[in-house]
Amino acid sequence: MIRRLAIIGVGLIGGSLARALRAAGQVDQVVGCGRSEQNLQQALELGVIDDYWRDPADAVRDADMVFLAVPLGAMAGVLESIHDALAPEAVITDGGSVKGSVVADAVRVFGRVPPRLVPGHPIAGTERSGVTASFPELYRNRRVILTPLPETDADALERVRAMWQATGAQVSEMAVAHHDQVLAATSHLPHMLAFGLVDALARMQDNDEIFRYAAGGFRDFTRIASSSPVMWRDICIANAPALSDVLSRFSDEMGDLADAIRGRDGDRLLEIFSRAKLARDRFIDGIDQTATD
Ligand SMILES: NC(=O)C1=CN([C@@H]2O[C@H](COP(=O)(O)OP(=O)(O)OC[C@H]3O[C@@H](n4cnc5c(N)ncnc54)[C@H](O)[C@@H]3O)[C@@H](O)[C@H]2O)C=CC1
Ligand SMILES: O=C(O)C(=O)Cc1ccc(O)cc1
Repeated sequence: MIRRLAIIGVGLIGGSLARALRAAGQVDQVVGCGRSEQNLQQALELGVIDDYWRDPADAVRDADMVFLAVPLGAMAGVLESIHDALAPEAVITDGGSVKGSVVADAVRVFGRVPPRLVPGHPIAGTERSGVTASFPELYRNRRVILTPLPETDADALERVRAMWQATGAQVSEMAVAHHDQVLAATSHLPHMLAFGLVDALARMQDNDEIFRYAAGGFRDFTRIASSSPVMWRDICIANAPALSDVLSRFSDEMGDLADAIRGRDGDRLLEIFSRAKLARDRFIDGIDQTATD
Protein backbone atom coordinates (compact mmCIF):
# COMPACT_ATOMS: atom_id res chain seq x y z
CA MET A 1 0.00 0.00 0.00
CA ILE A 2 1.33 3.44 -0.95
CA ARG A 3 0.50 6.34 1.37
CA ARG A 4 1.50 9.23 -0.86
CA LEU A 5 2.54 8.73 -4.49
CA ALA A 6 4.27 11.63 -6.25
CA ILE A 7 4.12 11.45 -10.04
CA ILE A 8 6.53 13.71 -11.87
CA GLY A 9 5.17 13.95 -15.42
CA VAL A 10 1.45 13.12 -15.38
CA GLY A 11 1.16 11.91 -18.98
CA LEU A 12 0.30 8.57 -20.58
CA ILE A 13 2.69 6.54 -18.40
CA GLY A 14 2.42 8.44 -15.09
CA GLY A 15 -1.34 8.98 -15.44
CA SER A 16 -1.98 5.32 -16.26
CA LEU A 17 0.00 4.19 -13.20
CA ALA A 18 -2.03 6.51 -10.94
CA ARG A 19 -5.31 5.31 -12.45
CA ALA A 20 -4.34 1.62 -12.15
CA LEU A 21 -3.23 1.95 -8.50
CA ARG A 22 -6.39 3.85 -7.61
CA ALA A 23 -8.54 1.20 -9.32
CA ALA A 24 -6.69 -1.49 -7.32
CA GLY A 25 -7.14 0.47 -4.06
CA GLN A 26 -3.38 0.49 -3.53
CA VAL A 27 -2.77 4.21 -3.00
CA ASP A 28 -4.13 6.75 -0.51
CA GLN A 29 -3.06 9.99 -2.11
CA VAL A 30 -1.59 10.93 -5.51
CA VAL A 31 0.16 14.24 -6.11
CA GLY A 32 1.31 15.32 -9.55
CA CYS A 33 3.92 17.64 -10.98
CA GLY A 34 4.54 18.75 -14.53
CA ARG A 35 5.33 21.59 -16.85
CA SER A 36 1.90 22.05 -18.40
CA GLU A 37 -0.65 23.65 -16.04
CA GLN A 38 -3.44 22.69 -18.45
CA ASN A 39 -2.45 19.00 -18.37
CA LEU A 40 -2.27 19.07 -14.54
CA GLN A 41 -5.70 20.73 -14.32
CA GLN A 42 -7.10 18.00 -16.58
CA ALA A 43 -5.45 15.34 -14.38
CA LEU A 44 -7.16 16.89 -11.35
CA GLU A 45 -10.54 17.08 -13.10
CA LEU A 46 -10.26 13.46 -14.29
CA GLY A 47 -9.52 12.35 -10.70
CA VAL A 48 -6.09 10.97 -11.68
CA ILE A 49 -4.36 13.11 -9.03
CA ASP A 50 -5.59 14.73 -5.79
CA ASP A 51 -3.35 17.77 -5.95
CA TYR A 52 -0.45 19.19 -7.95
CA TRP A 53 2.67 21.27 -7.58
CA ARG A 54 4.72 23.04 -10.22
CA ASP A 55 8.02 22.43 -8.41
CA PRO A 56 9.13 18.75 -8.21
CA ALA A 57 10.67 19.41 -4.76
CA ASP A 58 7.24 20.38 -3.35
CA ALA A 59 5.62 17.34 -4.98
CA VAL A 60 8.00 14.77 -3.45
CA ARG A 61 8.06 16.18 0.10
CA ASP A 62 6.42 13.59 2.37
CA ALA A 63 5.91 11.08 -0.50
CA ASP A 64 6.77 7.44 0.26
CA MET A 65 6.83 6.56 -3.48
CA VAL A 66 8.11 8.83 -6.27
CA PHE A 67 7.52 7.90 -9.92
CA LEU A 68 9.45 9.77 -12.62
CA ALA A 69 7.57 9.70 -15.94
CA VAL A 70 9.10 12.58 -17.88
CA PRO A 71 10.99 12.36 -21.20
CA LEU A 72 14.52 11.00 -20.67
CA GLY A 73 16.13 14.37 -21.40
CA ALA A 74 14.27 15.87 -18.42
CA MET A 75 15.25 13.16 -15.87
CA ALA A 76 18.53 14.78 -14.71
CA GLY A 77 16.87 18.15 -14.03
CA VAL A 78 14.04 16.49 -12.09
CA LEU A 79 16.51 14.43 -10.01
CA GLU A 80 18.44 17.63 -9.20
CA SER A 81 15.22 19.36 -8.11
CA ILE A 82 14.07 16.54 -5.80
CA HIS A 83 17.47 15.56 -4.33
CA ASP A 84 17.22 17.68 -1.15
CA ALA A 85 13.46 17.31 -0.66
CA LEU A 86 13.13 13.49 -0.59
CA ALA A 87 12.06 11.85 2.66
CA PRO A 88 14.73 9.37 3.87
CA GLU A 89 12.38 6.39 3.42
CA ALA A 90 11.09 7.48 -0.03
CA VAL A 91 11.45 4.98 -2.85
CA ILE A 92 12.21 6.48 -6.28
CA THR A 93 11.40 4.65 -9.48
CA ASP A 94 10.87 5.64 -13.11
CA GLY A 95 9.27 4.52 -16.36
CA GLY A 96 11.93 5.74 -18.81
CA SER A 97 12.46 3.70 -21.99
CA VAL A 98 16.28 3.59 -21.52
CA LYS A 99 17.83 2.61 -18.21
CA GLY A 100 21.57 3.36 -18.53
CA SER A 101 20.96 7.09 -18.94
CA VAL A 102 18.66 7.28 -15.88
CA VAL A 103 21.22 5.48 -13.71
CA ALA A 104 24.01 7.75 -15.02
CA ASP A 105 21.88 10.85 -14.32
CA ALA A 106 21.16 9.63 -10.78
CA VAL A 107 24.83 8.89 -10.05
CA ARG A 108 25.78 12.36 -11.31
CA VAL A 109 23.17 14.07 -9.11
CA PHE A 110 23.43 11.88 -5.95
CA GLY A 111 27.17 11.22 -6.16
CA ARG A 112 26.52 7.43 -6.02
CA VAL A 113 23.83 4.91 -6.95
CA PRO A 114 20.93 5.92 -4.68
CA PRO A 115 20.01 2.70 -2.78
CA ARG A 116 16.30 3.55 -2.86
CA LEU A 117 16.23 4.12 -6.63
CA VAL A 118 14.71 1.19 -8.56
CA PRO A 119 15.01 1.84 -12.30
CA GLY A 120 12.04 0.43 -14.24
CA HIS A 121 10.39 0.29 -17.64
CA PRO A 122 6.80 -0.71 -18.45
CA ILE A 123 6.82 -2.36 -21.89
CA ALA A 124 3.40 -0.93 -22.58
CA GLY A 125 2.27 2.26 -24.18
CA THR A 126 0.60 3.82 -27.16
CA GLU A 127 1.43 6.52 -29.69
CA ARG A 128 -0.60 9.06 -27.67
CA SER A 129 0.64 11.49 -25.00
CA GLY A 130 -0.71 13.45 -22.06
CA VAL A 131 -3.03 12.58 -19.19
CA THR A 132 -6.07 12.38 -21.48
CA ALA A 133 -4.41 9.38 -23.20
CA SER A 134 -3.93 7.51 -19.89
CA PHE A 135 -6.10 4.57 -18.84
CA PRO A 136 -6.10 2.16 -15.88
CA GLU A 137 -5.75 -1.09 -17.90
CA LEU A 138 -2.59 -0.04 -19.78
CA TYR A 139 -0.31 -2.33 -17.77
CA ARG A 140 -2.62 -5.34 -17.37
CA ASN A 141 -0.87 -8.52 -18.62
CA ARG A 142 2.01 -6.42 -19.93
CA ARG A 143 5.63 -6.74 -18.94
CA VAL A 144 7.48 -4.37 -16.64
CA ILE A 145 11.28 -4.71 -16.47
CA LEU A 146 13.10 -3.59 -13.31
CA THR A 147 16.87 -3.09 -13.54
CA PRO A 148 18.10 -3.04 -9.91
CA LEU A 149 21.81 -2.53 -9.24
CA PRO A 150 23.98 -4.28 -6.65
CA GLU A 151 23.51 -1.18 -4.44
CA THR A 152 19.69 -1.30 -4.67
CA ASP A 153 17.92 -1.75 -1.36
CA ALA A 154 15.97 -5.06 -1.25
CA ASP A 155 12.98 -3.45 0.47
CA ALA A 156 12.77 -0.69 -2.18
CA LEU A 157 12.88 -3.33 -4.94
CA GLU A 158 10.07 -5.32 -3.32
CA ARG A 159 7.90 -2.22 -2.93
CA VAL A 160 8.28 -1.31 -6.61
CA ARG A 161 7.64 -4.91 -7.69
CA ALA A 162 4.43 -4.99 -5.57
CA MET A 163 3.32 -1.64 -7.02
CA TRP A 164 3.56 -2.90 -10.60
CA GLN A 165 1.98 -6.26 -9.75
CA ALA A 166 -1.01 -4.34 -8.38
CA THR A 167 -1.53 -2.85 -11.87
CA GLY A 168 -1.79 -6.38 -13.35
CA ALA A 169 1.70 -6.30 -14.89
CA GLN A 170 4.18 -9.18 -15.05
CA VAL A 171 7.41 -7.99 -13.47
CA SER A 172 10.84 -9.26 -14.44
CA GLU A 173 14.42 -8.16 -13.80
CA MET A 174 17.31 -7.48 -16.16
CA ALA A 175 20.76 -5.91 -16.02
CA VAL A 176 20.77 -2.26 -17.13
CA ALA A 177 23.00 -2.68 -20.21
CA HIS A 178 21.19 -5.83 -21.33
CA HIS A 179 17.84 -4.01 -21.07
CA ASP A 180 19.11 -1.20 -23.30
CA GLN A 181 20.39 -3.66 -25.93
CA VAL A 182 17.20 -5.73 -26.00
CA LEU A 183 14.92 -2.69 -26.17
CA ALA A 184 17.06 -1.10 -28.90
CA ALA A 185 16.19 -4.10 -31.09
CA THR A 186 12.57 -4.73 -30.12
CA SER A 187 11.20 -1.23 -29.54
CA HIS A 188 13.59 1.55 -30.52
CA LEU A 189 14.51 0.11 -33.95
CA PRO A 190 10.84 -0.45 -35.02
CA HIS A 191 10.07 3.16 -34.09
CA MET A 192 12.99 4.32 -36.26
CA LEU A 193 11.63 2.29 -39.20
CA ALA A 194 8.16 3.79 -38.83
CA PHE A 195 9.44 7.38 -38.48
CA GLY A 196 11.92 6.86 -41.33
CA LEU A 197 9.37 5.32 -43.71
CA VAL A 198 6.74 8.01 -43.15
CA ASP A 199 9.32 10.79 -43.41
CA ALA A 200 10.74 9.36 -46.65
CA LEU A 201 7.26 9.18 -48.20
CA ALA A 202 6.27 12.60 -46.86
CA ARG A 203 9.30 14.14 -48.59
CA MET A 204 8.43 12.59 -51.97
CA GLN A 205 6.63 14.70 -54.50
CA ASP A 206 2.89 13.97 -54.74
CA ASN A 207 2.92 12.54 -51.24
CA ASP A 208 -0.83 13.29 -50.93
CA GLU A 209 -1.47 10.69 -53.57
CA ILE A 210 0.90 8.18 -51.95
CA PHE A 211 -0.88 8.50 -48.58
CA ARG A 212 -4.35 8.42 -50.25
CA TYR A 213 -3.72 4.97 -51.69
CA ALA A 214 -2.02 3.51 -48.61
CA ALA A 215 -3.73 0.34 -47.33
CA GLY A 216 -4.31 -1.16 -43.89
CA GLY A 217 -0.80 -2.60 -43.70
CA PHE A 218 0.66 0.90 -44.02
CA ARG A 219 -1.62 2.15 -41.25
CA ASP A 220 -0.66 -0.75 -38.93
CA PHE A 221 3.05 -0.45 -39.65
CA THR A 222 3.18 3.33 -39.19
CA ARG A 223 0.91 3.84 -36.13
CA ILE A 224 3.95 4.38 -33.93
CA ALA A 225 5.22 7.22 -36.18
CA SER A 226 2.49 9.32 -34.48
CA SER A 227 4.43 9.03 -31.18
CA SER A 228 5.89 12.06 -29.40
CA PRO A 229 8.92 13.46 -31.31
CA VAL A 230 10.46 14.86 -28.10
CA MET A 231 10.20 11.53 -26.30
CA TRP A 232 11.80 9.70 -29.25
CA ARG A 233 14.56 12.25 -29.72
CA ASP A 234 15.48 11.66 -26.08
CA ILE A 235 15.33 7.84 -26.39
CA CYS A 236 17.66 7.94 -29.43
CA ILE A 237 20.18 10.14 -27.67
CA ALA A 238 20.01 8.14 -24.42
CA ASN A 239 20.47 4.79 -26.19
CA ALA A 240 22.71 5.95 -29.06
CA PRO A 241 25.36 3.16 -28.97
CA ALA A 242 22.93 0.19 -28.84
CA LEU A 243 20.49 1.78 -31.29
CA SER A 244 23.22 2.71 -33.82
CA ASP A 245 24.43 -0.88 -33.69
CA VAL A 246 21.02 -2.48 -34.48
CA LEU A 247 20.28 0.21 -37.08
CA SER A 248 23.44 -0.64 -38.98
CA ARG A 249 22.66 -4.38 -38.82
CA PHE A 250 19.18 -3.58 -40.13
CA SER A 251 20.60 -1.57 -43.04
CA ASP A 252 22.74 -4.59 -43.98
CA GLU A 253 19.54 -6.67 -44.08
CA MET A 254 17.90 -4.05 -46.33
CA GLY A 255 21.00 -4.18 -48.53
CA ASP A 256 20.62 -8.00 -48.85
CA LEU A 257 16.95 -7.60 -49.76
CA ALA A 258 17.74 -4.93 -52.35
CA ASP A 259 20.40 -7.21 -53.93
CA ALA A 260 17.95 -10.13 -54.06
CA ILE A 261 15.26 -7.96 -55.67
CA ARG A 262 17.66 -6.43 -58.22
CA GLY A 263 18.93 -9.90 -59.10
CA ARG A 264 15.38 -11.38 -59.27
CA ASP A 265 16.67 -13.98 -56.79
CA GLY A 266 13.36 -15.65 -55.89
CA ASP A 267 14.98 -18.38 -53.77
CA ARG A 268 16.77 -15.82 -51.61
CA LEU A 269 13.56 -13.76 -51.21
CA LEU A 270 11.56 -16.86 -50.24
CA GLU A 271 14.25 -17.79 -47.72
CA ILE A 272 14.17 -14.32 -46.06
CA PHE A 273 10.35 -14.04 -46.02
CA SER A 274 9.83 -17.62 -44.77
CA ARG A 275 12.32 -17.16 -41.93
CA ALA A 276 10.63 -13.87 -40.97
CA LYS A 277 7.10 -15.37 -41.14
CA LEU A 278 8.11 -18.29 -38.92
CA ALA A 279 9.68 -15.94 -36.34
CA ARG A 280 6.66 -13.62 -36.30
CA ASP A 281 4.10 -16.45 -36.11
CA ARG A 282 6.00 -17.85 -33.12
CA PHE A 283 6.05 -14.39 -31.49
CA ILE A 284 2.27 -13.99 -31.93
CA ASP A 285 1.62 -17.51 -30.57
CA GLY A 286 3.76 -16.58 -27.55
CA ILE A 287 1.69 -13.41 -26.93
CA ASP A 288 -1.60 -15.35 -27.25
CA GLN A 289 -0.26 -17.95 -24.83
CA THR A 290 0.72 -15.24 -22.29
CA ALA A 291 -2.76 -13.67 -22.54
CA THR A 292 -4.46 -16.99 -21.74
CA ASP A 293 -2.06 -17.96 -18.91
N1 LIG B 1 4.64 6.58 -24.50
C1 LIG B 1 4.92 5.31 -24.31
O1 LIG B 1 4.32 4.46 -24.97
C2 LIG B 1 5.95 4.92 -23.30
C3 LIG B 1 6.77 5.85 -22.69
N2 LIG B 1 7.71 5.45 -21.77
C4 LIG B 1 8.57 6.43 -21.11
O2 LIG B 1 7.77 7.10 -20.13
C5 LIG B 1 8.17 8.46 -20.00
C6 LIG B 1 6.95 9.35 -20.17
O3 LIG B 1 6.35 9.15 -21.42
P1 LIG B 1 4.81 9.50 -21.70
O4 LIG B 1 4.00 9.35 -20.48
O5 LIG B 1 4.45 8.77 -22.93
O6 LIG B 1 4.94 11.04 -22.06
P2 LIG B 1 3.82 12.19 -21.95
O7 LIG B 1 4.25 13.27 -22.90
O8 LIG B 1 2.46 11.63 -22.08
O9 LIG B 1 4.02 12.70 -20.45
C7 LIG B 1 5.20 13.30 -20.00
C8 LIG B 1 4.85 14.42 -19.05
O10 LIG B 1 6.06 14.95 -18.50
C9 LIG B 1 5.91 16.36 -18.38
N3 LIG B 1 7.25 16.96 -18.36
C10 LIG B 1 8.10 17.12 -19.39
N4 LIG B 1 9.25 17.70 -18.96
C11 LIG B 1 9.10 17.89 -17.63
C12 LIG B 1 9.94 18.44 -16.61
N5 LIG B 1 11.15 18.92 -16.90
N6 LIG B 1 9.45 18.48 -15.35
C13 LIG B 1 8.23 18.01 -15.05
N7 LIG B 1 7.40 17.47 -15.98
C14 LIG B 1 7.83 17.42 -17.25
C15 LIG B 1 5.09 16.76 -19.58
O11 LIG B 1 4.43 17.99 -19.33
C16 LIG B 1 4.11 15.60 -19.71
O12 LIG B 1 2.92 15.83 -19.00
C17 LIG B 1 9.28 8.69 -21.02
O13 LIG B 1 10.53 8.65 -20.34
C18 LIG B 1 9.15 7.53 -21.99
O14 LIG B 1 10.40 7.16 -22.52
C19 LIG B 1 7.81 4.14 -21.37
C20 LIG B 1 7.01 3.19 -21.90
C21 LIG B 1 6.02 3.50 -22.93
O1 LIG C 1 2.82 2.17 -29.04
C1 LIG C 1 3.48 1.13 -29.00
O2 LIG C 1 3.12 0.10 -29.55
C2 LIG C 1 4.74 1.10 -28.23
O3 LIG C 1 5.64 0.36 -28.56
C3 LIG C 1 4.80 1.99 -27.07
C4 LIG C 1 6.08 2.00 -26.31
C5 LIG C 1 6.92 3.09 -26.48
C6 LIG C 1 8.07 3.18 -25.74
C7 LIG C 1 8.39 2.19 -24.84
O4 LIG C 1 9.50 2.31 -24.12
C8 LIG C 1 7.56 1.10 -24.64
C9 LIG C 1 6.39 1.02 -25.38
